[in-house]
Amino acid sequence: MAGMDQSVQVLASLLDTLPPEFVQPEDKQPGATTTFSGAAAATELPLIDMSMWNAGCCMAEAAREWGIFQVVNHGVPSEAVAELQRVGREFFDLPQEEKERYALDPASERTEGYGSTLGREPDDKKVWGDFLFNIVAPPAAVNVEMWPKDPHGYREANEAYCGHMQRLTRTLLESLSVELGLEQGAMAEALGGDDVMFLQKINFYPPCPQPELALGVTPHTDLCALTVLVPNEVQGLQVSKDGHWYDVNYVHGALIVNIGDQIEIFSNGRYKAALHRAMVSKEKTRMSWPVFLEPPLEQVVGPHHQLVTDETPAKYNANTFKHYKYCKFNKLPL
Ligand SMILES: O=C(O)CCC(=O)C(=O)O
Ligand SMILES: [Fe+2]
Repeated sequence: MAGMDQSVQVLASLLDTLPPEFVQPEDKQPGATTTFSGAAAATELPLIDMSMWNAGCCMAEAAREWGIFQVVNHGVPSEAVAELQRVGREFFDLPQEEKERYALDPASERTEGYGSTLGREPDDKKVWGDFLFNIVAPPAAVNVEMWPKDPHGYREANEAYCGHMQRLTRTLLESLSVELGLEQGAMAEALGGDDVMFLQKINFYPPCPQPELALGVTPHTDLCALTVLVPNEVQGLQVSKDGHWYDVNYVHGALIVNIGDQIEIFSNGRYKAALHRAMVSKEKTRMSWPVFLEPPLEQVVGPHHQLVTDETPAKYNANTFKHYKYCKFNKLPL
């Protein structure tokens, strides 16, 4: 078994005040920095009905303005979502030793497994959450030994949900391509075609004694191409736009789509990666299930040649995804 720092889940069960290493600096504390919460945010954030004739155009507009939007009538059956959530909840309910059989090995290059987010810098604050990461597709990239054997049906539920994600993301990428004036398949192909990776993450944020001072995930853009996320019923996701933090008020039955770095790069900045963070709750466990769509490590992603013109010169360098990832983690220039 790989060693693991204490999980936040265990810590949360032992404490009734927030330890100082979890207290975010004031300019990051959600209590002090949220501008648009509740109804004020709900009227602003894009909600897109995928059965509407103009859904593609609305998505592209949302991707340009916000980098994040919710979709309804997306064709993913609610049973598949419920089953994904059930097995995820049951995994986190397992005894600690059982979960740690899948502990992420910090010494390995692998991103798969169970763990807590470690700060990279010595003075980085800790975040109030644990996670489980699994590669679900393509089949050649799957590491079966990293799949929880308990609860029963874990792998099946994740694979079934992934099938729906493959269909949904194909539609999303096609619309986003067409709205850039490109061939329908241009974006999918640039991201690796059939070799594109699907990573399923579960975030588990236990009740937090002082949620206004802590974060479950600190502000970031996703380094992947596209993320499709479903949360449980506890609100907490926020997005930054024009210097303000907005609650992403989850709409029941919707899926949350956010643009990651690779689509921002491919589109030469026409679509923007959403800067987002996650808050935690005092009384309730919040969970979320993002699926990250990533190019294979050796895939080179850069601005599409048709989007680089005299008026819009290339804003980004082309890089292999592997190099991009390395530089982003190590805060190196790209
Ligand atoms: O929990 C959430 O809503 C967001 C999680 C997130 O941003 C991530 O895992 O990258
Ligand atoms: Fe994220």
